[in-house]
Amino acid sequence: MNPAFGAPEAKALVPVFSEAASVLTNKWKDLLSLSQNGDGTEGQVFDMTKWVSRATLDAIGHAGFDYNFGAMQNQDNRLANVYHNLFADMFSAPSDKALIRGHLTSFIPIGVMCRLLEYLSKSDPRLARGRESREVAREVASELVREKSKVGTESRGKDVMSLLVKANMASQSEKNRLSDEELYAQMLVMFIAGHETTANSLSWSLLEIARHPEVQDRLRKEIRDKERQIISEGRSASGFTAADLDSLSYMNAILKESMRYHPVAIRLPKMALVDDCLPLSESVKTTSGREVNEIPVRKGQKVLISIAAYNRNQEVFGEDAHIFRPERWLENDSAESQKGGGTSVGVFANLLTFSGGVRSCIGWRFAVLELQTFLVELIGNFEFSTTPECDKIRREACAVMVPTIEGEVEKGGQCPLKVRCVRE
Ligand code: HEM
Repeated sequence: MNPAFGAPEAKALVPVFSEAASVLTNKWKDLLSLSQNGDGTEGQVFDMTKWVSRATLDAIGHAGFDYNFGAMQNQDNRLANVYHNLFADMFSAPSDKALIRGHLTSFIPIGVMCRLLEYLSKSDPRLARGRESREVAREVASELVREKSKVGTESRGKDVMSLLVKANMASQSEKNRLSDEELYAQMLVMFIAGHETTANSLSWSLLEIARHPEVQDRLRKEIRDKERQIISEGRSASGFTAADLDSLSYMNAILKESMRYHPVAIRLPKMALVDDCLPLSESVKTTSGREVNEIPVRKGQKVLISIAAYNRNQEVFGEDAHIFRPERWLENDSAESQKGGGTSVGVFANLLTFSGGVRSCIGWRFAVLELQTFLVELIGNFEFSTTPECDKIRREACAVMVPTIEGEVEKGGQCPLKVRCVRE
């Protein structure tokens, strides 16, 4: 998949993200203009998880597959419906039975486990939900692969899937070429790995921005200043390029802080392929008084890396690691500036959010550009403030970390914010 995820490929997608974000803006403006005073400044409560999920599904549709899911226009969109709240419905607040089953499945060979889950999904509503979403996504995936293969190596599509199909068809070696089944599987991975992760990251960012009005005001001022600069260069104010987005230092500080504070992938399960030792950054004393500098792991042993814990590590991010404070990224002794000197673990901002090393998230540039584009569009057009429910928002770890409301976890992701058109 690498040919489709480089920096130039991701940057070329900014206009696509921008278009998806502006569809959301227009939809909200239409709804807000229906309220009493008609100029949209009175505001309405919108559930971020619902709106953002649809808007980012359209974004990944266009950028990932050159496909119009029409999730924003069409409330009955099948794929948008099966994907909405998927992780929360399948994995939140698991029953004791589900916990035991989840534990037992790790001892069963994968082939047997798949058949077993298939059988259980006939009676278990959570598993049935997973099966339904897989079937709908597979239908869409096969249609897309068929279309893209027809165009073949002549394709000029800049979307990830067109680049992948093209690179696959151009491969000289038959052995290295992916089968259609493998191409569908890649598409499903992209849906799963790229959609709810980005959507929930955006919901968490908007929640923190709403909770911190001073942060929001400073960000909007930075956006306005940039728009003025862009206009003075004879460009359209809505045409932010990747370079423009990167130059917004406060917005990027907010994004890093939000991805640090609320990493949507909370942990990384890994398995040792060989007997090895994990070095410790600081030695620890065992109960018998022995000093230990490394932990031995056996071949086949599972290791769970906690992204959420690392991102709040006070030794890396300071005493106030449990406080949302974007300014930390603009200070000289910020965590990021420790790169090279202190720790340097992740592909993005010295965070573990996208993991690190050769198996890190392949779509991280894609996600960052998408989040930057949506933030500029939404904060430029709307003011966000909290609702009484925001005090009850909790983090539900269900494959990705989803905002849910205390006592209403069964309703899935919810993040109700008051939204009004910017008064200027
Ligand atoms: C805020 C958004 C995102 C976050 C926080 C995130 C995080 C992660 C993490 C932690 C991993 C695991 C890496 C490892 O095992 O070491 C991963 C893998 C992956 N991500 Fe992302 N990701 C995001 C968005 C995306 C997007 C937008 C795409 C594609 C368009 C994507 C595609 C992938 C793929 C294909 C994998 C590898 C899956 C596998 O090999 O099992 N991700 N991501």
